[in-house]
Amino acid sequence: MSDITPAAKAVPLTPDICVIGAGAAGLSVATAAAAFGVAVVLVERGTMGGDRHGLASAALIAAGARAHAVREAKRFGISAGEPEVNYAQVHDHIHRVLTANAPDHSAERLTALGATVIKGEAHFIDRNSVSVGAYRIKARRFVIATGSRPATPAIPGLDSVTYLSEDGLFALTRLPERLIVLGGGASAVAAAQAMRRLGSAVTVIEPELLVAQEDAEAVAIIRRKLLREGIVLYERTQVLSIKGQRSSIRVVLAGPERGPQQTIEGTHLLVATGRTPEIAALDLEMAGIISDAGGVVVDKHLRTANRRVFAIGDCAGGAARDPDFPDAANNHAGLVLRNALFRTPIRIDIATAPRAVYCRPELASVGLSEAAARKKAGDIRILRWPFAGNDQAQAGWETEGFVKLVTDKKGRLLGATIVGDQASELIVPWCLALKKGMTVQDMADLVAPYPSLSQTSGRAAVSFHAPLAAKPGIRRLIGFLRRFG
Ligand SMILES: Cc1cc2nc3c(=O)[nH]c(=O)nc-3n(C[C@H](O)[C@H](O)[C@H](O)COP(=O)(O)OP(=O)(O)OC[C@H]3O[C@@H](n4cnc5c(N)ncnc54)[C@H](O)[C@@H]3O)c2cc1C
Ligand SMILES: NC(=O)c1ccc[n+]([C@@H]2O[C@H](COP(=O)([O-])OP(=O)(O)OC[C@H]3O[C@@H](n4cnc5c(N)ncnc54)[C@H](O)[C@@H]3O)[C@@H](O)[C@H]2O)c1
Repeated sequence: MSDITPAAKAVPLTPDICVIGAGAAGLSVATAAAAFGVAVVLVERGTMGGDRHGLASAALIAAGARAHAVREAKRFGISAGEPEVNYAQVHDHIHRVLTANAPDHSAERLTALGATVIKGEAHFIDRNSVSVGAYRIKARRFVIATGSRPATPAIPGLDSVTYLSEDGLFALTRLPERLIVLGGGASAVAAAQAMRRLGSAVTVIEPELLVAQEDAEAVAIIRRKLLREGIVLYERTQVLSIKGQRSSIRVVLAGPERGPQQTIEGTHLLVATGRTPEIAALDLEMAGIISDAGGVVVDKHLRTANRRVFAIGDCAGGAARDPDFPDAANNHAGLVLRNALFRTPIRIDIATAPRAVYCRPELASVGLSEAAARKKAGDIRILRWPFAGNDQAQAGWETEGFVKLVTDKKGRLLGATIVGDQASELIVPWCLALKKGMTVQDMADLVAPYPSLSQTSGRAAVSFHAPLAAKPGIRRLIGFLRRFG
């Protein structure tokens, strides 16, 4: 990364684009812009690559899945017994995965592409300029991509105990004996299941319901699975207070089904109660940029109140967030690039951004859930097909779950939810279908290999015509046509 030189103090840098934050979102913009020969300055105050929690989490989940596969092998007639977990090696596996592609995110690679990488904390000094240490950057466009950090809930006593955030979880080298997880969102549920599979006793506490924004029927399958694997779940349960010392943390709970108060005890506490945008250091008001608790306020074009400045990724709020479409940030970088490089008008399309919960079975969705569609679209149809009816799912003992489609009454796709093995892969064609405004008939016409889990999607689509099959007129027509051979 660049060092501060006296020359830098005197002369401002004047790139086309200045990207603040080198996480997933900021790196995508800076890398592609540099590759197209655009003058880019990328500012990062910490580690290149950002939090990379999605990847660390995937590595942890994969380790948990292996342990589980060993336990389940007996179903296939293979005896392997209880797996022996060396958690220090699980830690090493996670960190090997995190470093595997680190050169792709390095300052050296960006510099080789032609970008200027500056290490330091950026803040706005006026509508057109950012300061980083002794550097001043006056860019034609700024892209704020400063991400988020864990939100700490206001629970009496929390600050008196040592607890884990996601970072802390991925840094552990010994398996927690009894892990208490606060939060029942996507990251908490996946981490809880992985740790259980690796051998921890796990309790999850959630004030509402597990992954409440997703389809309730699909979440019911996940809930059942977590309970069957031995996770203790407290939903609709408030945490009143926390106390304890090292290796003995006591959490006082209250919930409708648990009586007025109950105390549970664990050796470790993971706080995964959501994230908050990381924007305090940016001095946004100096540039006339508006922000609120949801992040930097942007419009449908990802522009802030200052038209030179975009915000993308986890720090973007306003039109970039929609309660019916959480996790819409994935696509922001590509959109901003299109505008910055080719000046094409852009518009966030949160309706076609997929979402996924990476517990097993996975839950993936795109577009409207059934509940959101009933609110928004009124007259809808729901199509379902269970994995239990799929030969490939039977072959692999992965029969839990279903494909559920939401359409309008003419069969135009409004949303898809898949809970089951490889749901995060199976959702992809449905993203395309939604983006292209396709009908379920278009999808029913697709031929998938046999046997494949994808055939479940096809069966769900074809079921749109099930009511037709029962119509006496149609049955008579088929009977009539049969006479002609
Ligand atoms: C446990 C967990 C699991 C997850 N799993 C997934 C998943 O499976 N799939 C998925 O899509 N998402 C997942 N997410 C969400 C995903 O991690 C984030 O959406 C993604 O990292 C956001 O990227 P970003 O670039 O916006 O921010 P970040 O990756 O947080 O990057 C922001 C960067 O900006 C830097 N920065 C901040 N302020 C300044 C400043 N003033 N000056 C200079 N630099 C600054 C920071 O140091 C950081 O490097 C998960 C999140 C968690 C917590
Ligand atoms: N696959 C993915 O794309 C993926 C995976 C994980 C996370 N993410 C994203 O990362 C972000 C963070 O995810 P997350 O799961 O950490 O946050 P989240 O906001 O989705 O979930 C936080 C949960 O914590 C609960 N909670 C709040 N206060 C609490 C308290 N005092 N005690 C117990 N529980 C409490 C909330 O009710 C909520 O269910 C989200 O935007 C999420 O969508 C994405």
